[in-house]
Amino acid sequence: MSILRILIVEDSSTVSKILTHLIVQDLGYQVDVAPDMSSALVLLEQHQYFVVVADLNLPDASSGDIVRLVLSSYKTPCIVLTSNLDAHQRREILKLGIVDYIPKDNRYSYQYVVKLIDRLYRNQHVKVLVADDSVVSRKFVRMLLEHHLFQVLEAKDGEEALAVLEQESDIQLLITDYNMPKIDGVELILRVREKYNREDIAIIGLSNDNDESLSAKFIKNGADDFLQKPFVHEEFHCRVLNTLDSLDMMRNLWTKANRDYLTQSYTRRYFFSQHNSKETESGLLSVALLDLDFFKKINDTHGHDVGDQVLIEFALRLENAFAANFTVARFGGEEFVIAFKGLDSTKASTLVDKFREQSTTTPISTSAGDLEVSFSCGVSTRNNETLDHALQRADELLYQAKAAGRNQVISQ
Ligand SMILES: Nc1nc2c(ncn2[C@@H]2O[C@H](COP(=O)(O)OP(=O)(O)OP(=O)(O)O)[C@@H](O)[C@H]2O)c(=O)[nH]1
Repeated sequence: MSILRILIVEDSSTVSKILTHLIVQDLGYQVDVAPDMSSALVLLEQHQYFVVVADLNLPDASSGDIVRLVLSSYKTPCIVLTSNLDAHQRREILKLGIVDYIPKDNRYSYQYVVKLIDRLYRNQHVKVLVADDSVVSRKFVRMLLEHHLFQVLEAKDGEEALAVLEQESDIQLLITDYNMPKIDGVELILRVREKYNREDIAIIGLSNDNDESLSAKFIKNGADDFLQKPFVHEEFHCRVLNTLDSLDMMRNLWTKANRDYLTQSYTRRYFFSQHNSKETESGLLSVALLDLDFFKKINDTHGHDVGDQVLIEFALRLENAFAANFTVARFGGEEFVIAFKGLDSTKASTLVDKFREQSTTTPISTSAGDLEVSFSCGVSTRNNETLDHALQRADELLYQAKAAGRNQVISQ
């Protein structure tokens, strides 16, 4: 993958030096600097830029010329550096279709530029669904989102929005109007929240209705934020970015709680959250407890790092073999668990035994060379009892498998 290139057009060498340093250090992108319009033109002809960061006023051009040129002739997103602007100037430059403008009045401004460039890069993979029955409104929001490089999908009412969400499972943000035929915005949010948690999708409500309780109504029913129409571009972008930052944070937290740091397998906590609730405590379920054989010896002989490599590869093999249909989790140490929903212990143990044969005969490649690793396993079916009881039995069977010579699966 080629390194992204950023062009800074700025006559103050102090400003361009700070920005270059931050962009290279934090993002690792390549940065070119042009101190005036004419040198910017030469560079723009030579390279394809991901983003141009441009000063509004340059020594050899009228105010804003560089911005208009970058947007119209090079179709490149533009972040504008400015001195303080009055309200009229601010409105005029936002109308040009820039990503954002940043006043050069404090050191956080430069960090904000870097954050914005990083966000733009990530936005290219972020799908946003806009639900609004007004074509004009929908297109306007689409245009604003496209200035920030989002992938935009549209729905003309709540029903269509639900259908689009069904088809496109990776939509991260829903922006919905309130007054729409069939299902209004609040009803849409209620329906969405029945299925999607806050770490799955973020929601921003919009309305030009004068009802002052609407914003609270949206948020109480599951929206993350609300914007009164008409809104200024700037506020729209700030709220979208904040909402997506919160979504990222929530997703990170979720991953930390539910994915094991070393192997990326699900955690014990996730396993129980999926299979130990009142609703899931019925129906056929078998559990398999797998424990690597003589794992301590691998650590003692080759070191902890090699032990870690074995755990990572073993978890990956389990993931590839079972995760598409069953829940695989790291229970702790060198012990893993699989929940076979819908299978009795005979069927589940046949699957695990097939995996055991393949896995044992395929050495794990590590920095200490190829290592042959086996595991023992106990499989038990839950019978009108708690998951804990089934796990206890699986643990006893695992112990029997160890005592009987290891590298085997025992089920009951
Ligand atoms: N490298 C590494 N080792 C771990 C980790 N978690 C637990 N272990 C080690 O796993 C080993 C488990 O050892 P034992 O419980 O004695 O079991 P074993 O050597 O596999 O022997 P059997 O289970 O009886 O076949 C211990 O040495 C732990 O330190 C980990 O995250 N990384």
